[in-house]
Amino acid sequence: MLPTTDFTTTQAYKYLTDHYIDIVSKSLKEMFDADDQRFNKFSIQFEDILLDYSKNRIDDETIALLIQLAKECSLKEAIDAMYSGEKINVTEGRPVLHIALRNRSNTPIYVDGKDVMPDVNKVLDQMKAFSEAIISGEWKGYTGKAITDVVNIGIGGSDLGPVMVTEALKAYKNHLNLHFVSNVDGTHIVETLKAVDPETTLFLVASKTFTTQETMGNAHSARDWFLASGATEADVAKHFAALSTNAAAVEKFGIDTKNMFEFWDWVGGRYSLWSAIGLSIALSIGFENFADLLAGAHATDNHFKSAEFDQNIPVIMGLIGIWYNNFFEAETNVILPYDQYLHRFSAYFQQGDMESNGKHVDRNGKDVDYSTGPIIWGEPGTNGQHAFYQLIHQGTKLIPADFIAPAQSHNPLGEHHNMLLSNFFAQTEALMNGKTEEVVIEELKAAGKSDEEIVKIAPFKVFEGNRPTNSFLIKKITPYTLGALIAAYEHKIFTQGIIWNIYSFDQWGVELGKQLAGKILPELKDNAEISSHDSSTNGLINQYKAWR
Ligand SMILES: O=P(O)(O)OC[C@H]1O[C@](O)(CO)[C@@H](O)[C@@H]1O
Repeated sequence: MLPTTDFTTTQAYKYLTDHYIDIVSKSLKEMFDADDQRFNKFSIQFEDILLDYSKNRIDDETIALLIQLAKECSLKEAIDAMYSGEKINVTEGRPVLHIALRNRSNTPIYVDGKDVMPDVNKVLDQMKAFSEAIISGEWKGYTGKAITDVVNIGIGGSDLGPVMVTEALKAYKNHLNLHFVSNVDGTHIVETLKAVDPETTLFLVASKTFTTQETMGNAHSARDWFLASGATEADVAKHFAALSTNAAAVEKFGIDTKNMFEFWDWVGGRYSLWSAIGLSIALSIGFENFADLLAGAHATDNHFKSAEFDQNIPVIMGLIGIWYNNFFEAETNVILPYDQYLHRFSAYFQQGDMESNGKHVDRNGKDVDYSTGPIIWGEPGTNGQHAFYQLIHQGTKLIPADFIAPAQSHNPLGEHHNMLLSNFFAQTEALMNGKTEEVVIEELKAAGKSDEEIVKIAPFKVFEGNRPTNSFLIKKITPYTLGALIAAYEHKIFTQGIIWNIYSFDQWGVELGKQLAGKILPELKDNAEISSHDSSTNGLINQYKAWR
């Protein structure tokens, strides 16, 4: 059972409310000037990941009170409940066990009295054998040629994780060309099919439920295209595999269940890259690297479960996020990877975080009267610097930012990596310190500006600073460190969901739109005028029919 404490009724919350008044008037610069141990105190190194959280608007008392808050909200008990296979996804009646998918130590994890590890390992063995046969060329297509291209057809968690990881680990990629089709817009599948050859293409139909409209639509179009090339129904088995929990639907679609890679309803869609949904990752970088990704995540799982809260990266990330979300009333959290390979990292955690914690009903079934999950966004630096950093530096909103960078580049080209990292370091420093009016005036004087010009221009060049950042410095982005980093963000989401007293592992909020689309689709079949909706929806549908 998960706790159901309203965190706003805890002692810690009351203390934090008072403490906020004290902290809000302090500047980060002052706090650094007053304490030369700040970096040592507020940073955690876990294996090859360093989290520096010292550039946050916190002091010792803040951290102590946030940890008290976590304790009063029974975070430890909640972690234990997840790890022991309790059905903590209450509204769907399921355990939450992505940790079992990467449980490389193989300790038993029980669901309804049955250890899930033998089944997890069986599917991993199947993925290993299959990926090795495809990569080596031993597996042949219907005309006897080896596979050259893999098209993953999936959406949401059945797409974003594999896309993000295969991009992040491109440096480990083999000869196979990977393609991802997610959007139901015909353009996505049509443009992808233009680039591949039916004789040498493997389609992975990735869908937990195997009922998702977009994925099924794209999978049917891919199969039609494949059959139109001269292949027969019997050839489908050599070119289509399914990654799913729904064997009956896979069979109905016409995919041989021998080519089905199973996972289980205790794997949430947005936590599924570690499951059979990761087959495209294993194909792209080889099974051993996929296993390293799992091992990195497993290391973080152990860290999250056993490290004291003040040394626990996901717990600290979660608590700092709550500090800004619920006391500073920050609405968003930007994720800024200084690594081109991580260019889909923020997009991945948009689903991970917002589908998990975008909830307004608490675990007692009551509306909350506090803010829950933040808006997650971001782009790789330094591109973001030339796009939206203006608002982060000088806008009116407080935007807590996560900076992520590797110390070692996979492409050490001249001065590029130093240039990249100089921006990483400079931005967090600039956001923290800002630039005072005095300094601006000095600079303008030195540049030979007149007093009149200085008065006119100076206010626009001042930076308030005091803008908080976390910095993740990672030795190198490898399968192992990437796995560890992703798992840290996953457990941050868990930590926050527990404290906000919401269910993080369902996603009822995506259902209404799906339901209404199902009602509207038949109305689009002919040109009859529609009057069954509100005037706006009717007007749009009727204009669509007039123009199409
Ligand atoms: O894997 P499936 O069942 O096709 O679902 C895809 C995605 O759809 C959702 O259920 C809702 O958008 C996500 O949680 C999930 O990742």
